[in-house]
Amino acid sequence: MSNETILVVDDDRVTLSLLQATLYDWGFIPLLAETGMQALNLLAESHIDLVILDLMMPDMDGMEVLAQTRRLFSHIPFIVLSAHSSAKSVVGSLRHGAADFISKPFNYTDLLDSINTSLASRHVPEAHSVQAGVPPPSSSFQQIVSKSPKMTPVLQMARQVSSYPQTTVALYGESGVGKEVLARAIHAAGGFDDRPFVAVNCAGIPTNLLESELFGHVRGAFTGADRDREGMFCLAKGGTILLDEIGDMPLELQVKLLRVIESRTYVPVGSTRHVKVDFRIVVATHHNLNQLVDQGKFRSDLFHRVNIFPITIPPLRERKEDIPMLVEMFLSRLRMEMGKPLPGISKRGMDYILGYDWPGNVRELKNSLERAAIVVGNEQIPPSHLEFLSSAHPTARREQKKMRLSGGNDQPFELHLTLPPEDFSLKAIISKALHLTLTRCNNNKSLAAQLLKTDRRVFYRLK
Ligand SMILES: Nc1ncnc2c1ncn2[C@@H]1O[C@H](COP(=O)(O)OP(=O)(O)OP(=O)(O)O)[C@@H](O)[C@H]1O
Repeated sequence: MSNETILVVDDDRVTLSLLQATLYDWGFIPLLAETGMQALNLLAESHIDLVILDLMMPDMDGMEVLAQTRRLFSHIPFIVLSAHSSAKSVVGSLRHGAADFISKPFNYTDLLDSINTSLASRHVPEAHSVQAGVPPPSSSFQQIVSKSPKMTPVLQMARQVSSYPQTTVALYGESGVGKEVLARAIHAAGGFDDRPFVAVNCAGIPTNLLESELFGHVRGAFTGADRDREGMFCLAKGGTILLDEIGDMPLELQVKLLRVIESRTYVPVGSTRHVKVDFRIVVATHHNLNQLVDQGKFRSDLFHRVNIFPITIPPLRERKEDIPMLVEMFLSRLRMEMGKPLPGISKRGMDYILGYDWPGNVRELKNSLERAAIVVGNEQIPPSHLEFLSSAHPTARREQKKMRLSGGNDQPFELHLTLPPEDFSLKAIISKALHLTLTRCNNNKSLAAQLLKTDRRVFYRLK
């Protein structure tokens, strides 16, 4: 495997699928974009070695994508692929810096030659250019796949705070939204890449062990403490400690954590020695800490200490634009890990995925795809392999019902009516609409009534 990543930009799904499978067979990692905008987002967020670009795009002319990309990512070679090989487009592409121009329909040997030549002659930048006030892109932030406008301020704030390791960061969001991923990105972007990142799940460790897990203990501190043991705070020295599920930390330990944050020192269990703290603290929780304070479950003084730089990651259902990119990223990883072609998700499969609410957020999406990737053959993943659809979760049931309601497909309803003028009436139009809906719903009157947003009794009078 060469492991080089090639972005294919084409609005034609058939070409995308063909190129995806072929590139995969040749040992490359394919990434796909159907629009110019998707391509620019992927270029900004992923490491890409080469781009294969169609010139005719629905939202943005391929030449414009080429021009914008050359300005921002001048080191990435482009191969232009087009059915419109006029002299003007060839010259225009080459003038905008394309490494090669191949006309459709193309010959696969020519394409492979062109890819190899372009990759061999590419210019690899020596260092990232740094714009004033903007931290250099970190590999970790590049791992965060997102194009949702709701994530833009989230990522921007995370980047900004990454340069200030003394500032405690509080990450809020439902389980599985990517709080740990963001904490790691902040850690790495702050130049801490080669330093320890220690994540402690405050909810997963029994209360009586948590203190010694965090602060460590000395020999004889309690029954069974037969030697000194370093805690997580010591392991995180010089790096970052992520206190995950901080809302579940027992109250007695919250006092001790407050002291750590205020005095930047801690005392191992059974010791009198004060150890100086030298790490970035990131806390994360799926709870609303304000509410926990009101309920007396979280100390308000600790809340004010940890809530200095709050960042809330929106749930996946509020940023569904991210789903196709996340799906492609997880499938690319699975392709590599499993050595399967995995040519993508079928159109109906993607409709189901986009219609579902994802209560388990990105983690649930990732797990569903992993299961689907195991059971699918060499075809695109159909809805039947998407495990979440058969789950007992009410949202899944709602989605299934919605799909059943639309007759299992998302085709638009069409109502054609041809009647002589003497029979044409409101009653005739209504009757036709009722018949059409019943047929679409396999004569299920309740479903048909829900679809028409009316009462099922309207069908009783129908002839
Ligand atoms: N934007 C993203 N891009 C790529 N992968 C992501 C993204 N967000 C989340 N993931 C993946 O989803 C999974 C869950 O992410 P993570 O553990 O960071 O969530 P979390 O909010 O910390 O969850 P919890 O509250 O349960 O600890 C991980 O496998 C992570 O790699």
